Amino acid sequence: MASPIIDFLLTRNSAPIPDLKEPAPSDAEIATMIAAASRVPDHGRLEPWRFILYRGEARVEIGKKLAALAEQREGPLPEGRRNQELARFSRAPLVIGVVSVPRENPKIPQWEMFLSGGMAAMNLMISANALGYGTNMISNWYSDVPEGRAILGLSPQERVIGFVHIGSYQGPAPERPRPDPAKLYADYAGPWAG
Ligand SMILES: Cc1cc2nc3c(=O)[nH]c(=O)nc-3n(C[C@H](O)[C@H](O)[C@H](O)COP(=O)(O)O)c2cc1C
Repeated sequence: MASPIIDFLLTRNSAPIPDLKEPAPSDAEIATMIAAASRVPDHGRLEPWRFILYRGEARVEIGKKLAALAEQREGPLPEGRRNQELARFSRAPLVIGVVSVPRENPKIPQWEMFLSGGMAAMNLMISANALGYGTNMISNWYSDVPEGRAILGLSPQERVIGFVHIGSYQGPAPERPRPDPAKLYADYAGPWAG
């Protein structure tokens, strides 16, 4: 059974972020990617996610703010570390923040909303890959810090699903060890017996 989609899924992997180069996806390609990213299972149709585009000069400004925040938290940074913070969002030509937006709902637990956000992030990456771009999603320390999330444009209620780095990439990406699928499933063996 030949299927280009299965072939793609069985070989898909992330590209190293420093190798994601210009050109970034066009505005029309980004619109296509967001349309695919928002076409995901979403219990209750709550749309518990949104997307923030980081591109151009904004990426440099964010780097300065993150370096300042890191210094505020940790004291003066060694030069290498400071440069790392400065470049956080400017290594790839486009970063799309996938943001979880929890909704108040009496029936639907918030963890299902987070899961829907993860699916949106995966669809975003797959559609970028299908358009010929490399991707890599990371979260990093600033996603776990309220001040970091504020710098990146999130409200106090919102959480980071991931920052999807996107750019042109001359693959193939280096493969990493993968789990043995045969060890990952089994027939149901009755209730948990401890
Ligand atoms: C939610 C989430 C957050 C991640 N955050 C980071 C991170 O902060 N730093 C990092 O090096 N990798 C992070 N990763 C892992 C990268 O995405 C990694 O490159 C990826 O798992 C490679 O696997 P793949 O080739 O199957 O895409 C994260 C992965 C997930 C799912």
